[in-house]
Amino acid sequence: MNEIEELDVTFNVNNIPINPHSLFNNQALCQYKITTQSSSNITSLLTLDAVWNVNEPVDNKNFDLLLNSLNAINHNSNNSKTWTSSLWDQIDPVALFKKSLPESAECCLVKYKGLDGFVLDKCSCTLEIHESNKHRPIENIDRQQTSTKYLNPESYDNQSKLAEEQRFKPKFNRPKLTRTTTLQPVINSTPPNTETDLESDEELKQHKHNVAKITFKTAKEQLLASNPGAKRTLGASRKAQGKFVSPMLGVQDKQEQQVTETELTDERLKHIDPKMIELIESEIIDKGTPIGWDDIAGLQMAKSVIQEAVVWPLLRPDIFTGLRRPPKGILLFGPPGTGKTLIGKCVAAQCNATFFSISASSLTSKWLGDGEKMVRALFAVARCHQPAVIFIDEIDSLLTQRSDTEHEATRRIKTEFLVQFDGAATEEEDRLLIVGATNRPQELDEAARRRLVKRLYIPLPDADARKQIITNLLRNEKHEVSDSEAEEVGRLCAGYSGADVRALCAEAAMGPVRCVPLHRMAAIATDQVRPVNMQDFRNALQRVRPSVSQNDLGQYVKWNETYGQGF
Ligand SMILES: Nc1ncnc2c1ncn2[C@@H]1O[C@H](COP(=O)(O)OP(=O)(O)OP(=O)(O)O)[C@@H](O)[C@H]1O
Repeated sequence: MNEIEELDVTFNVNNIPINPHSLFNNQALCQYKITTQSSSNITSLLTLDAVWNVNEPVDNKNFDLLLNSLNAINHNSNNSKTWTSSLWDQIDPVALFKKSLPESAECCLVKYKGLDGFVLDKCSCTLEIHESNKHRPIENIDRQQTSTKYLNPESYDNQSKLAEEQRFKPKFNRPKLTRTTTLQPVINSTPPNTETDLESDEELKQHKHNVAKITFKTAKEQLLASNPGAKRTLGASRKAQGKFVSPMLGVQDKQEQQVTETELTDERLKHIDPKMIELIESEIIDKGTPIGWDDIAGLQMAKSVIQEAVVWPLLRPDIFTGLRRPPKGILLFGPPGTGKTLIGKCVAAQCNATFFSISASSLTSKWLGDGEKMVRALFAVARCHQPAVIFIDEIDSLLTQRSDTEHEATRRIKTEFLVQFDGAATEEEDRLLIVGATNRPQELDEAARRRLVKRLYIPLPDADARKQIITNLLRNEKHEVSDSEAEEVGRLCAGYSGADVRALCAEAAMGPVRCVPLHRMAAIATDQVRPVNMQDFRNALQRVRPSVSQNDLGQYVKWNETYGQGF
């Protein structure tokens, strides 16, 4: 439905037909109709806006209509909620009504709870309405005797006109329009007075042309008007594999743009959708703070295996050739929150590699349909950023055991992944490592198991590791927890994962804040908050419980004995 049709709808409120057109004066309505027919939504809104400014406040003729309509509408509050589109918003009669009233009437609107209860004969404001009209029903009020100052545009004095002109701010750099003594509509050419005047084709055409000329600007014209130094073409130099080139880019941005474009013109990315490349660069490449081995508490054996099997070969590919060639992929399995992602990040940081982190479930849900393209793009971009580590969290959901009930799209992603996996690091100089992490190793497809040659069990941290996590986390906090107390906390939280220990420390750190009386919270200086102490940890131990059950642990141990890398 176009806008004008939408406006032509008449509401039946309490059996009284109400057409929103009745809220305009004739001139405004006529002009509005033409613009909605002749130009874009934006143009018509701009014109409407200008028309409103010019015709404000509403003139005598439609004041009756307005009040009657409003009273009817407001007796039926359900219907008054039907203004939905932006055009409806513009002609919301409540807004129009408020515009038409002098400010002094506001208090009555408040007193009678908005327009619902508002009727002129109850109004106790000092409205400039003639006394004799005040107690007459609305229908009978002689409008000639109501406040001409507010209701009759003819009677505007010069000061009001000036104030009006101040308010009238053309949008989109429209030419400043000169106002004559009587309030003229926004368009320069003399607008026809009535709808019938416009029926002559010639006039209608001319009028449409004028409206369009004044209110419409193309995006390019708009851009050049607001930024004369801007690039004069919109994305004309864009290449097939190139990103969108913003015409607003400054010199520095342009240099960065060139660098990225060079990357994107890489042969290996020739058949990859540029949108996917951008998505990978922005969402999947992890640019967080680099992780060192010391940031990972415990897990000594896992760390040394990874160092030998992965880090050194990535650093010295010349030595690790032939039989010493590193595995293409490793699997980290174990209970949740034990540092598998940390290890992946650490490997990338140690090898100065780019870290790509993606969750397999997002491949099969977020990008379902595009999942296989995404996998292809991921490996292609990773090849361009070598050395690279592709970390795939929840790899079990991508490489599950095949079944008849498997979704077709999931099967295709899985196949593409295995194809890419086999193709990865086939060249001597390729330095690409796939790190898969899972909490459910038993659900892995055997094809995947075979490819992830090194399968490392990442267990729950032992007491020493827990103490180290606590000490590391307290390093940046104001605390008075001694070394022996940290050791005691480490012992007390047996069965906690690394993530649980972190949650415990976060809970303990809230202790000092909870001691601050509520009324002081807003103003208290940071150094007046007391340090974290052992009591805070004792309290926290009551609240934070371990998240991994002993039953689950048994499964990991069993799987590790069967398929894990013994160390
Ligand atoms: N060994 C550890 N050393 C230091 N911090 C750890 C360790 N294990 C876990 N953490 C803490 O727990 C948080 C979560 O760890 P991480 O995300 O690496 O676990 P995950 O094994 O990948 O978990 P999930 O299986 O749920 O993805 C880390 O940010 C870190 O603060």
